[in-house]
Amino acid sequence: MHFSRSVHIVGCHSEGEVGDVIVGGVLNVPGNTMFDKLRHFETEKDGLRQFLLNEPRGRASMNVNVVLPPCDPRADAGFLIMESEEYAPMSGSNTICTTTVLLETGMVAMKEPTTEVVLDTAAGLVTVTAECEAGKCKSVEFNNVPAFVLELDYPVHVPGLGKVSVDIAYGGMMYVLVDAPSLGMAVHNQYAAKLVEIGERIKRAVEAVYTPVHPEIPGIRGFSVIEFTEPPITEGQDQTMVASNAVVVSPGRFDRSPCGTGTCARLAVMHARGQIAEGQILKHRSIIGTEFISRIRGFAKVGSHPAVLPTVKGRAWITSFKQMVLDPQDPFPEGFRVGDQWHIEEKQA
Ligand SMILES: O=C(O)[C@H]1NCC[C@@H]1O
Repeated sequence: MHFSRSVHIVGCHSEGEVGDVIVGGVLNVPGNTMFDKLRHFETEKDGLRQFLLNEPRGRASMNVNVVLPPCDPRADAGFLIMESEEYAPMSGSNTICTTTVLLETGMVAMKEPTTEVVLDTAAGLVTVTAECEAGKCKSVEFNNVPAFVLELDYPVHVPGLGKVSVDIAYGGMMYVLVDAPSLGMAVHNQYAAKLVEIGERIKRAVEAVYTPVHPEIPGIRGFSVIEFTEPPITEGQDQTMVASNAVVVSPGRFDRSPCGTGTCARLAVMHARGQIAEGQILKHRSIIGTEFISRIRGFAKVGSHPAVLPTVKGRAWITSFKQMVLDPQDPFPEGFRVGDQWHIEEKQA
């Protein structure tokens, strides 16, 4: 049997969020930087993303990463992140999945008790430290690119909601952040459907009046995601700071993990508000109760913006080894979406 595509994938999730990793069947693409390669996939090879993420092969709540040779010689590997609506420049849960797969399958040599890995991403170099024991990555901690705030308390008029106050920040993706209690809700499953619907509405209202642009990587512009937050509380004998959040990933579903880039954007906002100091731990909790452990490891400047250097730690588990194939007779080579799962907007319906 001849197949038009045959892609080798290691299935993985980080704290609940699926981040499958392509380890074979996809060739390198041209580009001097990983951002160039991202653009190449976007313009020339987007069929791969649609093939893997849309139904019937994919589903609304998943991501797929493609491992490629790095552009920066300091890196061990490069990778690009494919999400339902976009190629994310950087992603925390996907970094943790990709590192776990690289080390646990031997694509990058594992050293116990810790392995240092340098990953080339479209947002820049990310250094990673994995705690390893008996061939398993027990945790993966990554030093993310600088995160910074563009706006605090930005007022926006949202149809049906009135004036909503949002923060705007970059944590590897561009975020709109909204305090859930300010809308009379909490980051809780009982509000999930409503938060997702309202979240997409707020994001569109902000998009209509504000276009964020990364000052050093102008190709990174526009909003990816919206993050609902709850105020931090302290827990346990050591009074660790803990906060819940839920990130709405387009076209309308919650990140199952505590969202790594969302955590970094949150650290930048909390620091700008004087709510967190360098080195202080923030446990960021997801809608399913899983956690990333984060802190600010230092400071930087991005363009004219003061920035924090965020570090985030989480875990990932391999779930499968699979080969996705395309029968040339299959009527859905790039899959399809149905409005019951994919939050399809009226104009698209
Ligand atoms: O951890 C993150 O940064 C993300 N998880 C899925 C959506 C975001 O890329």
